[in-house]
Parts: sequence; structure tokens; C-alpha cells
Amino acid sequence: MSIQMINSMDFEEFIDILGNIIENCPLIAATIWSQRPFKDLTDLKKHVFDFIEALPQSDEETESQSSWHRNNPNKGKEGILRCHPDIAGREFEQGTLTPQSQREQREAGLSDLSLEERRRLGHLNSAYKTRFGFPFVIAARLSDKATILKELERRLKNQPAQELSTALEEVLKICHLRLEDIRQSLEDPAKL
Ligand SMILES: NC(=O)N[C@H]1NC(=O)NC1=O
Repeated sequence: MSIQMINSMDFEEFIDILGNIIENCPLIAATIWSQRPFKDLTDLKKHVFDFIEALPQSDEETESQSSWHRNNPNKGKEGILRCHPDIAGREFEQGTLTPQSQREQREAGLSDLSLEERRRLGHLNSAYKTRFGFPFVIAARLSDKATILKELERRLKNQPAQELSTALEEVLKICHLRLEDIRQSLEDPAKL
């Protein structure tokens, strides 16, 4: 059973396998490691969700708390979103994303953008970042390039508080899919 394998992992192995269940936020896996044993994957996910839920909305809110927070500008719910790469951004084109992210964006068909789609996505991505202060995040594997463009256009009109919560829901969907992959690879190592 994968949950028993996960519960018995030492810290290094846990980070090696689960460190990127939230994109570029190994701190979250590092924190929940000490909360083992997990009953099952749903329980593990709950620890991840509770960690994110307990964060303040933005970095700024933590300013008065401690110098540690001041020196770690990616803290806060918005900080989690800022750890995500742009959809179909330069890093994706250069193949320098995390393996999970590269695969998710490829599977959504983002390697096959026309010049016009690339231009539109670039324009909408920067408008979104200017409006909300973090990049547009969507669970790419549950989508395709046409839907991603439509969603980006639609969500750009959201109010900031509503958009923060929509974007975090997408982060949790990505986490769920990544954990499913890990479960499958632990049960069938050939899939690793
Ligand atoms: N910006 C953004 O949505 N990035 C991502 N989405 C996804 O499914 N994987 C990602 O890295």
C-alpha cells in the first residue's frame, strides 16, 4: 500500500518523491513530513490543504510578524501562486520547468500553439499578473489550450478575493493529480 510506503519514508526520500506536490514549494512537504503517519492519501492531502489554508493572504500581512517572514517574500497564499511558472511561458519553451510542470503543460497541448495563440496567451498572462500580482494558475492536465485561453480571459474579470480562491483550488487540483501519479508509481514502479 502506497500510504504505508510513504509513512515509512525518511525525510530525504519523502522530499525526493513528494517535494513538488505543490509546485516549487518543498517547504510544504518538509512541514507535513513530521505530521506522519497519514491514514491515507486523502489525509495527507488534508495536511497540505490545512497548511495552505493557515497562511495569511499575502506576504505583506506577515510583514509585522517577524524578520523571517520579511526575508521570505514567497510566503502567504499569494506566494504559493507566485511559485508557479507561467502557462506556456519562456521556461516551458526552453524546457526548464520542473518535470511535473513541463509534462502537465505539454499534455494540455501547449507545445502546439500557433503564433497568434502564443501572442494572445502572452498578452493575457501579463494582463492577469498586473491585475492580481501572481501568475494565472490552472490544472493544465484537466484542460486544453482552447479552454485555458477561455478561462484566462474569463478569470481576468474576477474580483481579486474570488480569483485568489479560484487559483488556490487549481493548485489543489494539481496537487491531487501529482499525488495520484505518485500513488501509481509506488504501486507499479515500472511507471516511475
Ligand atoms: N501557471 C500554471 O498553471 N502552471 C501549472 N499548471 C499546471 O498544471 N502545472 C503547472 O505548472
